[in-house]
Parts: sequence; structure tokens; C-alpha cells
Amino acid sequence: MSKELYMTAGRILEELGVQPTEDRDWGMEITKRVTFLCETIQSAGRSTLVLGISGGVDSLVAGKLCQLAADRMKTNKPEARFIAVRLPYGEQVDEDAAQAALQFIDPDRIMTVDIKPSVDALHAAVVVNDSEISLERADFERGNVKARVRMTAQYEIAALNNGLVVGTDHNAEAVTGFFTKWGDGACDLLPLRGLSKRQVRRLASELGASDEMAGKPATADLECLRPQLADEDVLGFSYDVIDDFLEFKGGSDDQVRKLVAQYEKTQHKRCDPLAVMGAFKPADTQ
Ligand SMILES: Nc1ncnc2c1ncn2[C@@H]1O[C@H](COP(=O)(O)OP(=O)(O)OC[C@H]2O[C@@H]([n+]3cccc(C(=O)O)c3)[C@H](O)[C@@H]2O)[C@@H](O)[C@H]1O
Ligand SMILES: Nc1ncnc2c1ncn2[C@@H]1O[C@H](COP(=O)(O)OP(=O)(O)OP(=O)(O)O)[C@@H](O)[C@H]1O
Ligand SMILES: [Mg+2]
Repeated sequence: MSKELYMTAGRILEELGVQPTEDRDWGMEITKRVTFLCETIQSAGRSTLVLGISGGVDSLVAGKLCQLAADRMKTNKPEARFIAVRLPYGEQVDEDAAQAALQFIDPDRIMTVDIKPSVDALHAAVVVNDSEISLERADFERGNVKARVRMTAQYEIAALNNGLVVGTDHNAEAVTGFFTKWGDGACDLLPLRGLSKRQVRRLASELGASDEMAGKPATADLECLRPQLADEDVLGFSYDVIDDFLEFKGGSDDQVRKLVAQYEKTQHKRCDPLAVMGAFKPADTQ
């Protein structure tokens, strides 16, 4: 590996800060993340955690941590609670997995919002009569609209319930920029940060989830033309390759080069919006 690639990869890993899976106290990891949720909600002066539950392992783990945090907070703050939100786009193919996740989490409250009417109305208003946009491209972008409408619904629920919106981004998604900007990437707090995908699965098992739940193949499930499409098919990397990179387990030069390129290409998603500098000094307006 060239020195330059090695240095760049090292800088990315330092920035993301994933620890190896081995020799880790997973019970402590759960306690640390539950404490983070409790402290953040207390210091924000809020009482409710809000999170969409899809049936995937990320929201299964984050949701369970939220319910544990709500239960712990209730001793001092009886109004503390977790609202689990089902946000299907019409009928969800793996609804049974979502129901199993809810049963496992056993949240204080479940709310269900069908995002289909909102997504379809917005999408139709934008793409109507635009013959230059292919069906495939329109379907892909409607997927991002789904993620942003889910975000909007969760923010409204949080605002109406003195809550904060929880996100499920972990480091395998962060390093690849595999989330919708201002969609599922938008939230108030991130209890899974610092973890690789296999570590999220490990936490699921540690929390008592079945092997089926902990090992469920990851899918963003955003495209209507390709339902349940595996993340790994879209990314062009397996999560094992991404996780090995994150956990300092190496990988081929070619894989590392591609991951670094993917990280750099998606850097704009991990930053504040680009802003003009020094634009609004009072002198400028005179
Ligand atoms: N260099 C740059 N500097 C500043 N902003 C830049 C930019 N390049 C694009 N942008 C902006 O970013 C937009 C593109 O980003 P974005 O809207 O996110 O869209 P994009 O990255 O094209 O698509 C999102 C990807 O994330 C996947 N995803 C989404 C949601 C959940 C999950 C999951 O795992 O569950 C996965 C989804 O399957 C898809 O592959 C552009 O339209 C533009 O507005
Ligand atoms: N149908 C849905 N209902 C409720 N929330 C959803 C739905 N789809 C996505 N979300 C929210 O968007 C987040 C991002 O989706 P993502 O697919 O990355 O995570 P996941 O489904 O929990 O796990 P996995 O990545 O393994 O599929 C979810 O964790 C969840 O909070
Ligand atoms: Mg998913």
C-alpha cells in the first residue's frame, strides 16, 4: 500500500474511531449507550425518545436501547418514554420482521404513519410531465423522498411529545455515506456511532435478540422497482469488507482504495452545509 493511501486510511479511521470487536465488554457498551441516551434527553430538558422501527437490525438495537433508557429514566422522571414509530410505504414486504422487532423492544407506545400518500404526492408534483427522467432514476429519487418523509414524521412526533429524534447511523454507514442526506441521516442523537455493522449485530445478540433478528440481511428497501434490495448489492462492498477496514483488519489495496474514494465522495454528507465565509458583516450591508 502506498504511504499516501495508508495515511489517508489512518486519518479516516481516527476520525470515525471504531474499536476492535475482540476483548470488548459488550455489557459495558450497552450501559454506556443507555447512559448516553438518558443524559442527552435530560440535559435537553425533554422526556421522549422517538425512533422509526423498520424490522432491520439497526433500529432493533437502537430501539431496545431507547426503551432501556426510558425505563431507567422513569425512576426520577415518570413521564419519560419511548415512542416506536412504524413508517411503512403502503404495505411493507417484511412487515412480520417489523412486528417481531416491536415485540422484542416492547416500547411504551407504538405509532404508525403510512408515508405513501405524502411521498407519492410530493414525488408526483416534482416529476410530473418530465419526460427526461427515466423510470429507474425517478424510482431511486423517490426512495430518498421516503427517507426524508420518515424524518419529517418523526420530527413532528418528537415536537408534539417533548421528544428528541434518534438516528441509527453507525460507522459502516457513516464511512460509506450510505444514508439519505437530511433523511435518515438527520436526527438529534446517535446511540450506535462508533460501531461497525457486525458490532451492531453483536449488540443485538447481547440484548437478547434471536439469531434471525440479529443476522437479518441489511436493506434500505427504498426502491419500488427493486424491493428488499440488499445494501451490499448497492454499495458494491460486503459489510465484512467495510467492517474489516473499520476495525483495522486490513483488506486488499484495491478495497481500501475504493473505500477511501467512497468516503471522500460522500464527505459533504458528514459536514455542515457549505457556507460562504464572512458574508454578513454589518459593514457589507451599508
Ligand atoms: N459535493 C457535494 N457537496 C455538497 N452537496 C452535494 C455534493 N454532491 C451531492 N450533494 C447533494 O447531495 C445530494 C445527494 O445525496 P442524497 O440525497 O443522500 O442521495 P444519494 O447519495 O444519491 O442516495 C442515497 C443513497 O443512500 C442509500 N440509503 C439511503 C437511506 C437509507 C439507507 C439505509 O441504509 O437504510 C441507505 C440509498 O439507497 C442511496 O444509495 C445531491 O442531490 C446534492 O443535493
Ligand atoms: N419502514 C420503516 N419504518 C420505520 N422506520 C424506518 C423504515 N425504514 C427505515 N426506517 C428508519 O430508517 C433507518 C435507516 O434504515 P436502515 O435500513 O439503515 O436501518 P435498519 O432497517 O434498522 O437496519 P438494516 O440497515 O440492517 O436494514 C431505520 O433504522 C429506521 O429508523
Ligand atoms: Mg433497513
